[in-house]
Amino acid sequence: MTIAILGAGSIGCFLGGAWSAAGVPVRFIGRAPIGETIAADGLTLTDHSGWRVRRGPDQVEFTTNAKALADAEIIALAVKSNATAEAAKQIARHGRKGAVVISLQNGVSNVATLREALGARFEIVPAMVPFNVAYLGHGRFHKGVAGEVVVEDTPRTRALAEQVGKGPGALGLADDMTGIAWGKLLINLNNAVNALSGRTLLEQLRERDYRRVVAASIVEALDVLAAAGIEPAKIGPIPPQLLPHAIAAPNLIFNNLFLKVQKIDAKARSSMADDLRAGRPTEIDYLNGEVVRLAKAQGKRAPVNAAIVDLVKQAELGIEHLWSPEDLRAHVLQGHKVAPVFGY
Ligand SMILES: NC(=O)C1=CN([C@@H]2O[C@H](COP(=O)(O)OP(=O)(O)OC[C@H]3O[C@@H](n4cnc5c(N)ncnc54)[C@H](OP(=O)(O)O)[C@@H]3O)[C@@H](O)[C@H]2O)C=CC1
Ligand SMILES: CC(C)(CO)C(=O)C(=O)O
Repeated sequence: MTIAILGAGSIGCFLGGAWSAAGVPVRFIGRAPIGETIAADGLTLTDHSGWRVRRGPDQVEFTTNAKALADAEIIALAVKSNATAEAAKQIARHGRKGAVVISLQNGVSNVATLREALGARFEIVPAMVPFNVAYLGHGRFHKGVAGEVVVEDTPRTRALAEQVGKGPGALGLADDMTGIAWGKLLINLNNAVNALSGRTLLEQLRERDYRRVVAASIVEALDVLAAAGIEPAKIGPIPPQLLPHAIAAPNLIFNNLFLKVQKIDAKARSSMADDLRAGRPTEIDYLNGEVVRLAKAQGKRAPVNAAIVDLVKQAELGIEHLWSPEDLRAHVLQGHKVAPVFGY
């Protein structure tokens, strides 16, 4: 079973490297700079528990050419959501008929984009990555948060899960991928606040005012999801309905309970923070933007998420984006009608 990773960045290199270390043939398709670094330094994977694996340059098959998709039975897609349509064109052109395309991406619309572009020629399978991977330079990718990738349960993903075995590249199997994708999106509503804070995840999450903004964006999302009849799944230790309450809890409770249970690496940042810092477009339209879109479709408004989308778009344009906890709370939640009710 040959796997092609399309989009060899943080997630693609980490998972592809872990699968390759488990003995599955993996080919990486990505950009030249990362290919050159791997050709010089190889691929080193580490995680928060001390796990470490190294693939030497001669053990990593890396190319920038999408023709390498041709004989892959599994295509693991790990490009950002705004690159999905382009990647789908490459899969349509070079991919082998009947190949499985696994979307490892955040957001709730990538699978639909892939299905629309690729039709019945490929088997499109959703997956969800619950953990953070940071690129630390010199071909080293670090998984900074606990958790296991979940992929839709099909005969071929079951076979893949067996092949990749246990360890940080393990695949859990699930059926309710729509609920799982929305459950993950609720967690990802923190990405923008993390990016706007300019801080690490740990530093940002220790500040209650940042968490209040995240909590309010989740309350709004839950309201819109209920109106749309979508039930988000539980991702991590806290059920979706309790998430805002847990997140907005006083520092003493949140920092001593939640942050102690959920191991987060000291250096970890959200993938959106990485994008902003690198001057790349973010996935804001595919995260908070999805809440705004779904609200509109239900004849509702989502002012908290809309305000966050605006701030991230300004930051993408290079307008100052480092918001203190107090300023962000005042700016986003001012006049928000949910605020007094929930104490956010
Ligand atoms: N990083 C994380 O911790 C997590 C990320 N995710 C999700 O995983 C997905 C991938 O994120 P991440 O790994 O951080 O992204 P990265 O930007 O690190 O990696 C994607 C890589 O793919 C390259 N790329 C884009 N299009 C193509 C193409 N057609 N062919 C070859 N290479 C291409 C990009 O290059 P270029 O930039 O030049 O386009 C980039 O190098 C996102 O949806 C993200 O939200 C989910 C959980 C955690
Ligand atoms: C793992 C998590 C939730 C970390 O913020 C993430 O999905 C991301 O960075 O995109």
